[in-house]
Amino acid sequence: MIVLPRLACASPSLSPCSGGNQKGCNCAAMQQPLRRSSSCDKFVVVMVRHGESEWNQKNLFCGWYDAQLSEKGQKEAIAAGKAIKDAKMKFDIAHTSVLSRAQKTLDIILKECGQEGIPIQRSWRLNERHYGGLTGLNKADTAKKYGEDQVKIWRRSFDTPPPPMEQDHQYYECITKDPRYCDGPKPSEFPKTESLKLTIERTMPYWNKVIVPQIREGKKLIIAAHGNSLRGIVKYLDKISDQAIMELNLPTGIPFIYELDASMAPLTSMKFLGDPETVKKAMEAVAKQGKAK
Ligand SMILES: O=C(O)[C@@H](COP(=O)(O)O)OP(=O)(O)O
Repeated sequence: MIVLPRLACASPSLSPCSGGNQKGCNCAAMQQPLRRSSSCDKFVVVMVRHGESEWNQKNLFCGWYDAQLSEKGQKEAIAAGKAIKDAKMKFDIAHTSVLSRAQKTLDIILKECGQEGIPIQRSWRLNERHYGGLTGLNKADTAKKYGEDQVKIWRRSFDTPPPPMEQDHQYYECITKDPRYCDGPKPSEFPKTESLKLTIERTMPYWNKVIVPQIREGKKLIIAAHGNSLRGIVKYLDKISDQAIMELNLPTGIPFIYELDASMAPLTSMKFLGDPETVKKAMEAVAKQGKAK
């Protein structure tokens, strides 16, 4: 996630999404660079789900498996970097998860917008939700076997986690023994599966203790993370109900902007740097990944 500097309390016309807190708003790209204003403070944070991964492309539940970006995902990251450059957004600090697909997306974006070299903070707390025993399974095949309704519950319900990843799971060793986790989570915190609720419980301490203080200092931030770790942050910021959050599907590789007031409440929510029709179609495509073929 990128946190931008303290920005102007822009006039409503600055944003095509005039009704801050609109749920599921996927309005058009912000065409104008944000400006400073003397009248009231506005803090801007940019977030982006990583570009398509090789496992997104194969339609596999990925979670904490360290899939790489696909070729299409790399192109999405380049386009995201160009959109940020065109919007003239500058960052002081970047945040990302410890997973390669988010880190690589961030690297490509920063290179493309000419901001390599800014400090990057990485945390497992921004990782994708842990998909438990579903990790590595094809989403459409799983829908065929267990039903689309059950797969929607596993993918999108607020508090029903998928079945846990047991020790004999194909990916148990490579995930739990991965040295990237030597600094955390603690063995007692290491997830075997996560619902969105559990994901929020480990992501929000990072938001509140690390990201919010930097925003308040006036740092401009960008956050490159994952479909569900970002859905958790969006749910929290916009106070989206447990029911309504089921319908939110974040597209890969399209940055979106939050404008926050001094109390960190959104003035503008999810303003995508992308053409609205493209964003809509990309969101629908993510929703469809859980349909049986
Ligand atoms: O773990 C995964 O399969 C996807 C999200 O999948 P859905 O919840 O959309 O099925 O995570 P990401 O590609 O954002 O890291």
